[in-house]
Amino acid sequence: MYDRIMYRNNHSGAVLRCTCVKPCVHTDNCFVPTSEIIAVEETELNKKQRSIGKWQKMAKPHAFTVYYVKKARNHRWRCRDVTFWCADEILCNQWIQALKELLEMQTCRPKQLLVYINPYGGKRQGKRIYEQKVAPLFSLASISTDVVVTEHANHAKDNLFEVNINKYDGVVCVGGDGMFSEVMHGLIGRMQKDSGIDQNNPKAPLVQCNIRIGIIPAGSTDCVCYSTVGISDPVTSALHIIIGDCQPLDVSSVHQNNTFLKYAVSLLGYGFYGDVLKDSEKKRWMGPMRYDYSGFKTFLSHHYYEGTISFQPAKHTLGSPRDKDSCRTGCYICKESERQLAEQRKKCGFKHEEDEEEWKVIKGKFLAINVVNMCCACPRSPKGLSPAAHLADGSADLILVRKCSRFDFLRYLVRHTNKDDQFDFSFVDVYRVKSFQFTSKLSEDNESSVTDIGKKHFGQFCRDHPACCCNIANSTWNCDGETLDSSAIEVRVHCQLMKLFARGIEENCKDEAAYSHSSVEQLL
Ligand SMILES: Nc1ncnc2c1ncn2[C@@H]1O[C@H](COP(=O)(O)OP(=O)(O)OP(=O)(O)O)[C@@H](O)[C@H]1O
Ligand SMILES: CCCCCCCCCCCCC/C=C/[C@@H](O)[C@H](CO)NC(=O)CCCCC
Ligand SMILES: [Ca+2]
Repeated sequence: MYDRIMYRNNHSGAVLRCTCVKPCVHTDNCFVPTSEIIAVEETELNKKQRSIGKWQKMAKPHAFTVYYVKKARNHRWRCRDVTFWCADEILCNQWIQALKELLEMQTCRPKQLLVYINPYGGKRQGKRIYEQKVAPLFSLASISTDVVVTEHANHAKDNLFEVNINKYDGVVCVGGDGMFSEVMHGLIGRMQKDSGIDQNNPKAPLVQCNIRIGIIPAGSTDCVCYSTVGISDPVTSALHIIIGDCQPLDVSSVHQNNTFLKYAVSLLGYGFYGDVLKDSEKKRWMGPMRYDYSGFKTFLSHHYYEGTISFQPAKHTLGSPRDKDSCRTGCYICKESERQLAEQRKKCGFKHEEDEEEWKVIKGKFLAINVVNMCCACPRSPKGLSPAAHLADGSADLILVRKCSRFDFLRYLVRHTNKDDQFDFSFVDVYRVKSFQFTSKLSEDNESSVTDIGKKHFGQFCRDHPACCCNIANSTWNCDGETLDSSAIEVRVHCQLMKLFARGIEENCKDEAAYSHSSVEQLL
């Protein structure tokens, strides 16, 4: 007598059914889609194992272990295993062979990865996290890796211009948003160089980057990881990489006067978030706490900035920033943008169609100007700066926080941490845009009166509070956690320019539980 193991196909993929009893790991039925099997291995049985329970009656029991993804609460994934025992060696081997063949058919899974580790990101745990939590899982899944521990900033980016990139099925970065940004710049830059595209031309049709990036979160904010997976957890991210998930991502290009400055995927922030970042850079030694310290300090300083914003509304997308529904796995709004993109490519190849669509212009005094390509959720703000923004719809949300009282600004900030609508304020406006430009009043003034030496050398003084003499020099742009030197910028969103090993945030766990229950019932 031995446990039954059954295998059958249903429309949602192959499922492995185990009605195991002691000494198996499971006591209940368990259904595992093949897409969520991590590895299958023959199990070496030791003497002790052989001598327990009913297996002692078997002359020579055989066993194999299936490692699979177990979905826990709050989008956390874990690797679990279940062992199948049987008396017949041939049957056991047939099972191992059949399951391995099924895994071979999962062609989206990476076999060879290039890994960059930033040993100084976040709490400086990158190397330990990779070695202890991620490398053993990659090795279990038979993924080969070339690992580079970075020695200086831009090491990963520069290296990506030199390596034989075609050798790899993906690039993994261990670190925070800054490290991800470096790897993204390396990959997109390499792609354009190889295709002869000039990144300095703001209208150049950029070539899509098909090599996926995996993010093992080990930074201070980990906003890109959190917003594309739903949690900032190294094991969960490693499992998304192993099973070969794919999530396209919009990327914004930032230019000034026909000079390429940067790409951005999460936040481009002027005013509050630019000032927080600038101050926090001097406090790197504080680790992730630096953002709380500088955030509080910047909040107290309450600076506003004057300038002119121009933008082209994103008319092609189906959503709006005030939607109640958020971007989730398999999002139909992102799929529609993907369809439009494919159609556009068919129509005009890589030629660029001159965009004649209207520009809107807004002048004013702002505490914060934020352009976000994704919701920008992170542990500090689980719903993010723009909860309904989409990962891959070819648009960004432009959030304008006008000059208001300190108390009102605090109310606005607090709403990022609770369920209330942060756009429901008279001093906050939000638009969905496909391109955007900004010029600060200061640079406009300086341009129109370059001879005004006093202004140039001593900056301007606050006209609203002459007594406090607070300097109203320009703020800086926070571009995915890095400061930009120029305040005047031009931004364009490139729909689905790159891909991640992720699947977007899945519907909440309650729904998942209901789904898995019904699929179990269906099978029974
Ligand atoms: N070996 C290194 N020494 C110094 N700096 C490095 C090294 N490797 C990478 N960097 C740089 O460190 C910067 C910050 O790294 P990272 O994003 O990993 O951490 P973080 O800033 O703490 O997190 P977050 O970006 O999520 O706030 C990156 O911009 C990257 O260019
Ligand atoms: C009284 C309570 C008020 C609390 C308000 C909390 C609001 C938090 C919103 C956080 C938004 C993060 C957006 C992501 C930006 C990243 O690209 C960037 C790089 O990692 N991080 C920062 O700039 C770091 C930015 C950190 C800001 C604090
Ligand atoms: Ca978007």
